[in-house]
Order: sequence, then C-alpha cells, then structure tokens
Amino acid sequence: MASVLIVDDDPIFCAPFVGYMKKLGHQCRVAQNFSDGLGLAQEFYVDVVFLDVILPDANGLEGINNFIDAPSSPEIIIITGKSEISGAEMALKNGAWDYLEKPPSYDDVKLTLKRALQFRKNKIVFDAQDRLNTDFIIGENIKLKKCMDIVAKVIKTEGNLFITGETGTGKDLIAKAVHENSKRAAANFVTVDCTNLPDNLVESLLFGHLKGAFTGAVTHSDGLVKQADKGTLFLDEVGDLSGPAQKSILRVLQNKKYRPLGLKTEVECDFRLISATNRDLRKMVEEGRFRKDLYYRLVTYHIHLPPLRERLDDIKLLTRHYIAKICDQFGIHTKDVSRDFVETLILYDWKGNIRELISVLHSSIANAMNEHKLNPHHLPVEVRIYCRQKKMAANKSLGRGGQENLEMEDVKFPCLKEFRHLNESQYLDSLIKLSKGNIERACHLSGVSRSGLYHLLEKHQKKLKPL
Ligand SMILES: Nc1ncnc2c1ncn2[C@@H]1O[C@H](COP(=O)(O)OP(=O)(O)OP(=O)(O)O)[C@@H](O)[C@H]1O
Repeated sequence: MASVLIVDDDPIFCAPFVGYMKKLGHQCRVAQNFSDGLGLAQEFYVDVVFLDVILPDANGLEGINNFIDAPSSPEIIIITGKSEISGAEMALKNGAWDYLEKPPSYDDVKLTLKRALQFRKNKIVFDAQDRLNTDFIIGENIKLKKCMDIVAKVIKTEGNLFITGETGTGKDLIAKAVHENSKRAAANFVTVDCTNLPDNLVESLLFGHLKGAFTGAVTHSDGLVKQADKGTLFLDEVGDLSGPAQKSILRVLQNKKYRPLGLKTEVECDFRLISATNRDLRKMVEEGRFRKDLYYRLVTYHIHLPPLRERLDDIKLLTRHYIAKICDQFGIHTKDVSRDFVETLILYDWKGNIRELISVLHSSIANAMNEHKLNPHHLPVEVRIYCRQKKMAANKSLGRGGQENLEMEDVKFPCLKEFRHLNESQYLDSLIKLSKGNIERACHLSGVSRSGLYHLLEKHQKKLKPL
C-alpha cells in the first residue's frame, strides 16, 4: 500500500479519484490548495503527489521543489489541462516524475502510478546503500528529520556547518555524526572549547608553537588546527570567542594557511569547520559583538535543533532508548515504563533538553531499585512537583480544580498545543480500550471518520489494538 496525496481544488475530480486510489489499495489524502497540500506532505509520509497546476493560492509547477523537499521526498505527477502541457513538460525538467492530461483515464492513472512507485522502490533501495550511520540519533519528529536531511546534504560536500539550539539538544552529537559520515571520518574530530580560550594563548593553542617561541614554550606543540588536518575542527560555543580569537579564526578560514608561533613560513591546512552555539549569533552580529565576515564564513549550512518541548512525540522513543542503555550500563534487566510515567515526562518543561532527560532517567532507574516498571513516583521530586502543579493549573483553568491549595503563581501554564496533544493522546487510549480495537466501534463512539481516526492514530504513533 502506498501513501498518495492529491492536491486539486476540483471536488468533482477528486472524489472519484480518491475512491479509485482506495480501490487500488492505497491510502489517499486530499488537499484543495497548495499550502494545505504542502502541510500534509510535511506532516505525513507521502510516496506520490498528484499535483494540479492551477491552484487557488499558487501555481503547482512553481511549487514542485517544495514537495520534493518534504521529508519523504515524494514523486510528483502533474495533473494538467491541455493548455498547460508545455509547462508540464518543463516540470519534468524540474524534477516532476510525469504528467497526466485532465481528465486522465483510470488506466493512465494506474500505469503512471505503478511506474512511479516502482521507480521509488528502486530509489529507496539505492538510497539505503548510501544511508547515514546515525543510529545513535534517536527521534522521528518532523523538525529533527529536517535537520537530518541537512546532515545528509552536508556530508556530501565540504561546506562549513553552523549548528544552533538550546543546551542539551544534541549539537555536539550532530557535529560528530557529520564527521563520522563524511569522507573525513578517518582523520581527527577536534573540539575547540571557545569558552576556554585565553586571549594570550589563542594563537598558540590553535596554531601551535616551536620550542622557545615564547617564554614558557619548553617543547614544540602542534596546535588544534594541525590535529584536525584532513578532519573536522569543531568550534563549540563559538559565540563565546573573544575579538582576537575571532580574528585569528577568520584569517585561517580565508587563507587556508596559518603560521605556528616561532615559524617564519606559513603552513597549509585542510579541515571542515563545524561550529555550534546556543546564543543568537545573528543578533550578536547586529550588535557588533561578533564579526559579520566570520559569521558568513561559518554558515554555509545551518541546522537549528529543536528543543525537546517541541519534540514531545520523541519522548517515548528517547525514554525507551536511554532506559535500555542505562540498565545495560548498570548490568540489570531493562525496566519497563508505565504509561503515566511517559505522560508525566511529556508534561515537564525540559530546559536542559535531552541531557536533562537522560539524567532524570538515571535517577528514576536508581529510585526504582528492584521494581521492574518505572512509575511517576520514581521520578525525581522536582519533576513530580512541576508536573503536578502544571496538571493542577490546567484543571483549574478548566474549572476542575478547587480541592488543592498549592501556590499557583510560579506555575508554568501549558501551551494549548501541548495540552491538546496530551488530552488527545489520553482520549485515544481510552477509545482503543473501550472499542476493544474495533475500528467501526471506535468511529461510532468518537464520531470521527475512519480516515480521520487513522490520521490521529498515526500522529500519536498508536495502533488500534487494545492496550
Ligand atoms: N537525538 C538524540 N538522540 C539520542 N541522544 C541524544 C540526541 N540528542 C542529544 N542526545 C544526547 O543528549 C546529550 C546532550 O547532547 P549534546 O551534548 O550533543 O548537546 P549540546 O546541544 O551540544 O549541548 P551543549 O550546548 O550544552 O553543549 C548527549 O548525551 C547526547 O548523546
């Protein structure tokens, strides 16, 4: 079964088309304008998009690349009126897979779709051979997947990469993944901690020195740039570089040469630069606190890692992954997790992001001692208090509170999206239980259509089987 998306504003054309797709055994979503279509392609995995040319808010031909850039990189089949055929031919040059003249016959649709799917199958097999080794990067969230798409592009080039994101979001992890998947993997990955570069030692630390080059240079030293030769130089916390350090780094990036202290000649160097910061470097440039020329050298590619609170759908996966890992380190059987445990984690604010999650899991496993299943009461007390207060604040705002008298002023109120997500997830759990996994009954009870219910289940990564 393939996942098909049709983007067309003509309901008379769409309705039988959807019926036909279903008859062929495919899942079919419909959007009546360009931006809704693109939204669906961003949210769901799509194999093939049937894209109309004249849409209410855009010309389909001009937006082919937007669809190709969607996470599942779907194949595009243009559906076109007779007068637009020359444009459709152009579209093939821009990456569309084929075009069909409107109204297409069912046989044409079937054949074109079959060929596109076959082509896609071969392409996926081919891509798999070329796949990144990023098994240690956990997550299926769409924002993370977009970051991984950039990683896939970066490793095929020599461009510099700039990574931003809050503390603990995985900047260091991504930098290493780029190095390990690039053709520079056999050479060194050298980290420069920019928070720790004293002005008077910057040149010596980066470029090295000869013995006797200055007082205290008792031996020859290679410097970090030389260590990173043919490999990757990672400037961690690049926003903390002092003015003189920025100047030294800019020079080596411009000239691809440097001069170790005490040496009269320059030495060539060859490294990929990756830099990372949790600061707003663009703002620092505007305020004159960071060199503009250096900023532009750093950012050939830019990855912004989402904070964990914007990847709540990944908490379950990350939790399972790290529980298995930590239990393995402790030499104990992997502990199970209760649903409440994961739901409590989803409520927390994760200012320290994944690093904080790992630490919370460590404490929970230690607190659980011999118990096989982790429950909310195993969580560190500050996490429990925060989540409890957040739940109470939500209940109070809905008029359900009253019995409890905790001080509410400092409580962070959940954003609507977070609140809806959690409630929707709990609703689905109850629905699955109540309907005993029967789709007809679940649709009847919830008043949601079959396809609507499948969308919801997919969104929450749930299956229609009793818990
Ligand atoms: N997607 C992920 N999958 C699995 N583990 C992750 C992921 N992202 C981050 N981690 C883990 O979270 C911890 C923190 O990640 P990392 O050190 O890369 O964050 P950072 O953004 O560089 O933090 P800082 O800005 O404080 O240096 C590490 O143990 C890392 O392995």
